Amino acid sequence: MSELASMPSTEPEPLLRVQDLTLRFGGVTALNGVNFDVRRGELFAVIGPNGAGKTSIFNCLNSVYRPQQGTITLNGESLLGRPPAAVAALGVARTFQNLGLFSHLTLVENLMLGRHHLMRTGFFSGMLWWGRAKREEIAHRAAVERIVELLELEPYRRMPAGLLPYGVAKRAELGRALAMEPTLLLLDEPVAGMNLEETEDTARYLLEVRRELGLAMILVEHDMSLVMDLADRVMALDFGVVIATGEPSEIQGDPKVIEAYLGGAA
Ligand SMILES: Nc1ncnc2c1ncn2[C@@H]1O[C@H](COP(=O)(O)OP(=O)(O)OP(=O)(O)O)[C@@H](O)[C@H]1O
Repeated sequence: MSELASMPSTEPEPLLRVQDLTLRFGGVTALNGVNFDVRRGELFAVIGPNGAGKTSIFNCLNSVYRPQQGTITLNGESLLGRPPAAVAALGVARTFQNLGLFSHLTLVENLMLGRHHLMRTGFFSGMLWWGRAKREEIAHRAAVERIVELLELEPYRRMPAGLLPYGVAKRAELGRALAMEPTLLLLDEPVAGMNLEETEDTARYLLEVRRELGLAMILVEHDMSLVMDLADRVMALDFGVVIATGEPSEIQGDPKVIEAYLGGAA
């Protein structure tokens, strides 16, 4: 091995690496050779006009769609071909544009469900090993309470999710995803349908979550001011192709990005 090849790289290994991702539906190419990396602790935004391929990226990342081509690795492990539950167990959580909460369960119960894959004691072993099951339950409840506190959800703990005000329900949805203890959180339009005050609150909570938990996030969002305020880096897509990746200030002034949006509005 040459001396150069054996030298350690100065660039740390990214948390997520996506290479040459291509996804087709019949004659429609939703993603065409998409490449990007997400670093540990990074807030990475994906933008683009309607139909650009943003949701398709999320659906490939959590194995809902199977791309025809490309690789996706998290911490060096391939995510491709694993069932969605296995991808979640490896640390990828997602919030949904339309809420993914169970409306008849309380907020705390919804968050407990988010931890299901972390629970080792099943129902029967729980009966046999009552002491261990009890200790596990207490530990899970404590973890959920930390999230309730972080997101200032205390007043709504026992309320059925279906009765939560919209902005609070969106925050509870974020809490459910955080309860999974992800290393990578996929945020699908977290401020869709929110007024200005709720949007500003959400931005504050997302920054708080990042500071407290240090996890990486991918944000898909149409609200450009939120994206430009929060993201470390932004990737712009158009017709399934990456047209620019860079810091928010670079992306805002990029002629190809401006053209993609103006073209869509025309
Ligand atoms: N299940 C599917 N079957 C067929 N075509 C699909 C499917 N999912 C996505 N597409 C197509 O793939 C392309 C990318 O769609 P995608 O939903 O990923 O875009 P998007 O950027 O998330 O759009 P929006 O901002 O409107 O949510 C579109 O042309 C869409 O019609």
